[in-house]
Amino acid sequence: MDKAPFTQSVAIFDASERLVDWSAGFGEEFADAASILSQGISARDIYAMCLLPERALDLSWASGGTPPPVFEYINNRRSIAVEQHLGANGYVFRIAQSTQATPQLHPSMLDESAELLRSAALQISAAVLKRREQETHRLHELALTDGLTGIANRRYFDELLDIEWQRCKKSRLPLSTIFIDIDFFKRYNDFYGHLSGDVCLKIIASTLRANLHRPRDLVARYGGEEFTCLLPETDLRDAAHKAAELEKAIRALAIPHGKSEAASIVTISLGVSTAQCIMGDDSSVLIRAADQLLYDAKAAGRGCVRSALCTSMG
Ligand SMILES: Nc1nc2c(ncn2[C@@H]2O[C@H](COP(=O)(O)OP(=O)(O)OP(=O)(O)O)[C@@H](O)[C@H]2O)c(=O)[nH]1
Repeated sequence: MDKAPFTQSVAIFDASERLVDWSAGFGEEFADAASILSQGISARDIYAMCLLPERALDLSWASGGTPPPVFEYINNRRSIAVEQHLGANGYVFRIAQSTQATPQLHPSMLDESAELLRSAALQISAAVLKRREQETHRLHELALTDGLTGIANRRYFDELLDIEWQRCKKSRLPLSTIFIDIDFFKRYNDFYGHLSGDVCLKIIASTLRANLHRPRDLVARYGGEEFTCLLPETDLRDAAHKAAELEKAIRALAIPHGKSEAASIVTISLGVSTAQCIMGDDSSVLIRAADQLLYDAKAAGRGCVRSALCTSMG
């Protein structure tokens, strides 16, 4: 909801402490709770969102009691003194004082306890900030990791492909990709069960990863039973060589596959494509070329590698 500019920070709650309306200033002060500020939200939910550090300062009313007429709270950015008025139609909260960075404590507080609280608040603020950073980092990692195999997911691959594409365009060094697909995997699932299929996917993912040694190489799960490798600064000859190594490494696992027409063990088919001297900005041409080569490998009997330079990069 867009809020009219209003210099005072004011919020109005109805008699059951549900938010009715608020000024833009109030929204700014409660920026930590910006995502939940909406009509009908309870005052307690707003406190819960903003007042993490204050709990330690024994503002016990936040978890059940009624706020005193004037109260102070410190979040990780500001110290805010709030006045509360109970009117005929509900509560009005007015932010009486707000300061950035250094928390201001209630004037009636003794100097020593004020100092103690101030340092406690700052410490808690730092801990809260750190926890938030860790959480953001964790969420970021989660968003880029495949849940089953623990390797990078398609999103990560796509992001990195664009970055490496631009790098190799500048450096005029080659960029290669390998598309990998497990042969007759549907039959594997049907015969051994989906859970065994999952285990097989995990083993193959970790084997592929273990066989890529350069720091900028990446292996990702592109979808279902399809994997991709990104090999920056690698020419066609080296990429095809690496693909052959990967094919051998999977064969060496000797995972039985009683229903494959390619072999009695699990095998993979691979398509390798290399962009030699990148011109345009469309990195998807590399993917399409590798994908086509993968199908060529399937058509040639599976359990083999097909490779070629990626030619259309205008
Ligand atoms: N167990 C398991 N199976 C999956 C997962 N994701 C995709 N699959 C299965 O992978 C199989 C892929 O089958 P198809 O695309 O028909 O290919 P295929 O049987 O490997 O045959 P070819 O690729 O032609 O050799 C499907 O049965 C999917 O259900 C997964 O996370 N776990």
